Amino acid sequence: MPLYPLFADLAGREVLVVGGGEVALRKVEALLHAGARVRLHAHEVHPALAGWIDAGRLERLAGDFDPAWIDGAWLTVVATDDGAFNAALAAEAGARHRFANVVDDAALSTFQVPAVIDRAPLQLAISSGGAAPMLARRLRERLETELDPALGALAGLFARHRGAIRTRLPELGHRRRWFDAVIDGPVLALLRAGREADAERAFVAMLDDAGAVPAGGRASLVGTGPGDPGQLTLAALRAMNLADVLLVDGAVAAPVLALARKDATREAAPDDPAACAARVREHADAGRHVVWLRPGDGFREAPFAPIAAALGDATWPCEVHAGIAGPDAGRSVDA
Ligand SMILES: C[C@@]1(CC(=O)O)c2cc3[nH]c(cc4nc(cc5[nH]c(cc(n2)[C@H]1CCC(=O)O)[C@@](C)(CC(=O)O)[C@@H]5CCC(=O)O)C(CC(=O)O)=C4CCC(=O)O)c(CCC(=O)O)c3CC(=O)O
Ligand SMILES: NC(=O)C1=CN([C@@H]2O[C@H](COP(=O)(O)OP(=O)(O)OC[C@H]3O[C@@H](n4cnc5c(N)ncnc54)[C@H](O)[C@@H]3O)[C@@H](O)[C@H]2O)C=CC1
Repeated sequence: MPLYPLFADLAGREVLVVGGGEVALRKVEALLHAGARVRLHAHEVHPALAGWIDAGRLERLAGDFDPAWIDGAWLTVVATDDGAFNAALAAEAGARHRFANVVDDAALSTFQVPAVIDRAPLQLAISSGGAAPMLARRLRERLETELDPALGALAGLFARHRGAIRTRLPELGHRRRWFDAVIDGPVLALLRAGREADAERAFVAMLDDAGAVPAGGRASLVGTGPGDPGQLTLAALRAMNLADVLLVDGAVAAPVLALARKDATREAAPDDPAACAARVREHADAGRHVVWLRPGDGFREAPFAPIAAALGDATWPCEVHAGIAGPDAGRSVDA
């Protein structure tokens, strides 16, 4: 069963940590970073933890472990090196319907801690569900180098101007197109260059000029290739993720479809190509970005090629992204 991912608001909320070694230190650091009120119980504490306790950043609970401490906490982190004690604490937390992270046992944990890429307020969390924590860490390191450090500042701009954005762009479809234009525009490069004031000016200018974002009506006719997501073109992937409506041929492979925008409306494409074209027109005329997906190279074959050409005469833009032909592409060469 997959874990259910979530981001918890722990600001000002109590979290109990049991154990005071290297691992407890890492968990406490992340908890304090999220503003949690940490209470810690351990026989011995790591010098860094001792320093934080002295500085009043967390509280140390003395004496024998008291299961009632779990009742006051929203979450419990169990991080001793005593496996039997850890398991007993997990059972105590479970009996009290409190979530517990057991650092030496994924199966006993009712929550696990992911590897995190922090571009606050934007965060990426990676979990292997306990299968391979070190794989999660390696992926995190790889993504760290790929994700623009300025993404957090960009998310911050969207947050700061949230009210104005909603007022200027009350209609959801229009707002989404404006968001895409800003994300693809010059603001991120300015932030990356450390030019915050210029970035904010460019951002506000795009907001003032929100009416210039073209109406949404648009059609993309996309061939999704042989069915292996690795053989989807980048243009196809992009169109699938800008879609308001996905018009889906029944032969499009499920793993490919899984990569499309989650909140796009999905509609089964009618069998008759002319009926499909009529649906495309209806959606695009109504200002929606409709993406018609067919397997293989989709729109080259009769009778789809003339239909694609005919849609090209519409008032809204219509583009064709051919896919890789045939169910055979990508097969192994051992035959
Ligand atoms: C189930 C889970 C419970 C939990 O939440 O703690 C758990 C369990 C275990 N970890 C073990 C080992 C190590 N874990 C790390 C590091 C991290 N471990 C984290 C999470 C989780 N670890 C949860 C599952 C998350 C998932 O699967 O996605 C990360 C992502 C988050 C965090 O802890 O902050 C953080 C990386 C942060 C980052 O850098 O981004 C390193 C250090 C490293 O890799 O450098 C070592 C090697 C240490 C060494 O061996 O010296 C072992 C012993 C394995 C063995 O002995 O074989 C167990 C127990 C077991 O697997 O049975
Ligand atoms: N989840 C993870 O990311 C990782 C988990 N581990 C596992 O996590 C566990 C802890 O690792 P470390 O922090 O390196 O251990 P450590 O040996 O540095 O610290 C153990 C801590 O638990 C305390 N403790 C032990 N028994 C206790 C009890 N009955 N009551 C109160 N406190 C008690 C000790 O005083 C000490 O503070 C180990 O079992 C280790 O195998 C190890 C590496 C990574």
